[in-house]
Parts: sequence; structure tokens; C-alpha cells
Amino acid sequence: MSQTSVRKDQKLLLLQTKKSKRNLIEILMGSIVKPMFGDNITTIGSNIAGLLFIIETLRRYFPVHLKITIQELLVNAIQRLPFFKKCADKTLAFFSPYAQIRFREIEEYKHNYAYSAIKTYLGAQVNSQVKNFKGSQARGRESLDIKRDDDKVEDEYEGVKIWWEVLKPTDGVKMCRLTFHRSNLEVVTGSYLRYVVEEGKSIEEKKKKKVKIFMNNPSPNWKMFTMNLWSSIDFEHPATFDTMAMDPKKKDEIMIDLLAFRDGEEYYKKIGKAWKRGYLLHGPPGTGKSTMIAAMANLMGYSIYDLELTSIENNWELKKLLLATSSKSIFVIEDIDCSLDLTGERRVKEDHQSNAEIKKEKKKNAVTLSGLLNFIDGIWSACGQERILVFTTNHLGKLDQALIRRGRMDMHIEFSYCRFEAFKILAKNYLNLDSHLLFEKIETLLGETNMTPADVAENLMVKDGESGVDGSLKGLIRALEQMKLNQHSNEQQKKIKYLTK
Ligand SMILES: Nc1ncnc2c1ncn2[C@@H]1O[C@H](COP(=O)(O)OP(=O)(O)OP(=O)(O)O)[C@@H](O)[C@H]1O
Ligand SMILES: [Mg+2]
Repeated sequence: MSQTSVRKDQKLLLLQTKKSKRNLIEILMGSIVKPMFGDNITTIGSNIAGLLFIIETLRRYFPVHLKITIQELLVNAIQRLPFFKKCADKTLAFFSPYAQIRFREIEEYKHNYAYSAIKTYLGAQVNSQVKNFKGSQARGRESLDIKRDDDKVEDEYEGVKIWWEVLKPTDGVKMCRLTFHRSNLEVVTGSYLRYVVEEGKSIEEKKKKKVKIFMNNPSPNWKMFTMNLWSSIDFEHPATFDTMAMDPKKKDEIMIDLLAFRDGEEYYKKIGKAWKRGYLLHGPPGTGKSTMIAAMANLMGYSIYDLELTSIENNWELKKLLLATSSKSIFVIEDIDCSLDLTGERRVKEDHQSNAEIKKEKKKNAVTLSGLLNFIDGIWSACGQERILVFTTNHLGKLDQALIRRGRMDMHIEFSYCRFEAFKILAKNYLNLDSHLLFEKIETLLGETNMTPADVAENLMVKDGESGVDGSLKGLIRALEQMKLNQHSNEQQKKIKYLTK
């Protein structure tokens, strides 16, 4: 058979199919629809015919999307004639460029876990545009849980707009619906929904999990099998990033860094790096380093492992302790410059020993810097789960370069004396003050002195003489003026000493 005759046959078949469809419509109109609906049927019939024409045309251009057959549509249309308007709505929805996905709380008689994660995610979508919130408090908790309370939430993901709607329950089953443009089907059903569910679950997890602080037990106690390597208590430090008195820009930078780390599993996998991050907090005593660790733990919902290096005998014990930590935790070594030195206890021991014995003992017992670094790099890189490492020091200059090199300590955060920006946060925390006539004077004095946030906070709490806000601020001014005087006389004395040398 030649190619032209095949094509002719195909055309003929197509014409016949069209003819038979048209015949079928005429038969249905004449035999079923007309007798049922009388004279007005001509108008309705022509409407249906018009509709079918559109469907047929679209079907030819979008054969995959419109799998439904003409016959099925016709039967559908006829069945729904009394509800023609409803049918028109459905038809419009059918041709709309938007698609929808429904999530019911109960699906096929089973609880749908994605539903609650989505609801949690939607409740957490809070920004400055949101007007409706709802508050609740769980038993035994002091803090109120404030959530967004909107039936409609607009979301954006990788430039794609998504509309969520919490629907009225049907048959007692709660549900929500998401609408998106069909062209974004892949993004929405792929990464976006996975992101929403995971994010919702992680918010739920964080709420469930109580943050704890672990402290290592002295190693001689490990032999008693009732005693674990770490002892823990609930961590209830009230510090948050809001209450941290420091430069707001620096604060934002740290927060963004932490949150990017928390959500960075894919990124760390992609670049082939262990999912861990090191922060070195340095600055004078009382500037907020320990408070920052508490704020970090509260922000991330991570437990703290506070390692006291001086109660560990050797590298082997250190390794055991590191292996016994869990993921999603902050591993802390405070005053790292002092901790890595030999402890006071060991020095006492050494006083009664010969030099050779001391050397031998040191070799056997000492927790070495290289040991610490190797374990942190090695063990934690092998675990594959997220961990944060925080070292603090008052003397950055004393630290070994190996300890603070980039890649090990990813972010160096300097804590300094209290300046005006930090003071404003303390004034808000302690006195609920946004501004005051005395602020200008305090700003000048803070620029001329080196008072730590801890001392400023203490002075704001002192209430001698005049009571209330004025009393606190005046007390601080007196303390700052005294400090300025002391600083000045110290400098004078130094000058005199230098000149008389
Ligand atoms: N930046 C700050 N923001 C808020 N409060 C602070 C800040 N710095 C200090 N404080 C207050 O002072 C107290 C002491 O601060 P913190 O223990 O955090 O200092 P630190 O830098 O860890 O000191 P050290 O080096 O002696 O360990 C805290 O309990 C806190 O109330
Ligand atoms: Mg501290």
C-alpha cells in the first residue's frame, strides 16, 4: 500500500469518526434531551454544541491534558443540565491554568501526617503583613504559642506563587487546599511540598523537644555503671537574640548564619563538607559570650554539651565523650585558652613527681590540642548530622592558630564593651524603655568608658535613692562617671610612672 493511500484512509476514518460523533449528538438531542426539556431545548442544545466544539478544538491541541471523551462529556453535560450554572463553573475550573491539591486530615481512613505538618507550616508563616494571630499555651509551659490565624495564606517558593486555603471541614474531616499555576507543577509537587512538610515537621519537633544542657561527669565515675558519661538537666535559660545586647547588624548576621546552617543539609552534601559549623566567641568577661550560647540554643532548639576539659584524663576519654553526643546539638568549650592548659589538679600532682615521671604522666594523660581537633574533624565529619561547635575565650591572642583557622572556626564573633546600641536593648529589657531624656548623656558616657553589658545591666537593676526609671538611669550615669574618673586617674598614674622611669 502506498503512503498516499494510507494517508487517504486515515483522513476517511477521521471524517467518519467526526460524523459519527455529530450523529450521536443529534440522536441524543432529539431522543433524550428535547422530550425532557421542551421548546427551550434549542438554545440549551446549541450551548452544549458550542461547548463541545471548544472542547474538541482544545482536545486536539492538548490531547494529554484532555483525556476525557466527547461522549463522556456529553453525557455529563446532559446529566447536569438542571444545574447548568454549576456545570459551567466546573467547566471553567477544568480549563483554568491553575491546579489544586487537597490535603485531608484523614485519607482512606488513615491519619494524614502531611496535613498536620502543613498546618504547622502555615501557622508559622508570619510577616509584617499578617493581621490575624491566635495564641495558646500548653500545660506546664510558661510561654504563649502565637500562630498565624488566616484561612488564606499566600506563599512564594523559588519565585513560584502558591495559594493555600484552609477549607471548611466536610463530613467532619478537616482539609486544606493549595492552588498553583500548572506550569509550576514540577516545582510544587517536587521540592516545594517536600520543603513545606519537612519545615512543618521540624517546627513540631522543636516544640516537642525540650532543650537540655549536658555536663560531662568526671571520668573516674564512669566505672559506676549507674553513672553516664554526661549528666543533663532541662535548659531554661531565658536569653534570646532579642534580649542580646549587641550591635543589631552583627546579631542579624549571626542569626542568618545559624538558620542557613540549620537548613543547609543539601548544601553541605553538595559541596562535600561535614555538616558542622564552628563559632569562636571572644571578648572581655561579662560581654555576653555565655549568654550568646544560650540564645543560640534557644533559637535552634538544640541541646548544649558543655565540655569541662579539666575533668578529662586523656584523648581517649575525650573521644568517648564526643561519640556520646547527639546530633542537633551545640558542643561548647568555655575559656578554651585555659582549658587546654594542664589543670590545677595535675600541677599539684606534678609537685611530688620527678621530671621524668611528669613527662611520662603528661604523655599518657594530657588532652592535647591536636587530639581535640582531630576528633572534632574526624568523628563529627563521619557522623553526617548537624553539629555546632562553640569555643569561648577572653584572650584571642593566646590561642593556637590551628584552633582558630578558618574552616574549623567558621565565624569569629567579637564581644565588646557596651555601646549605645547595646544599651538601648538593655534599657528595653530591664526598664521597658525606648527613649528617655537621659539617653543622650548615657550615649556620651558609654563612648568615653569601657563598661561591660553585664555591669550596665547590674546598674540598671540597682534602685538606691530615687525610685523608678529615672532612679535606674541616674544610678547608671553615676557609675559611668565614676568609671570615667577612675580610667582618667589610671592613665595619669601610668604617665607619671613612665616619666619617672
Ligand atoms: N551582650 C549582652 N546582652 C545581654 N546581657 C548581657 C550581655 N552581656 C552580659 N550580659 C549580662 O551579664 C551577665 C554575664 O554575661 P555572660 O556570662 O554572658 O558574659 P561572658 O562574656 O560569658 O563572661 P565570661 O568571659 O566571664 O564568661 C549575663 O547573665 C547577662 O545577664
Ligand atoms: Mg562566660
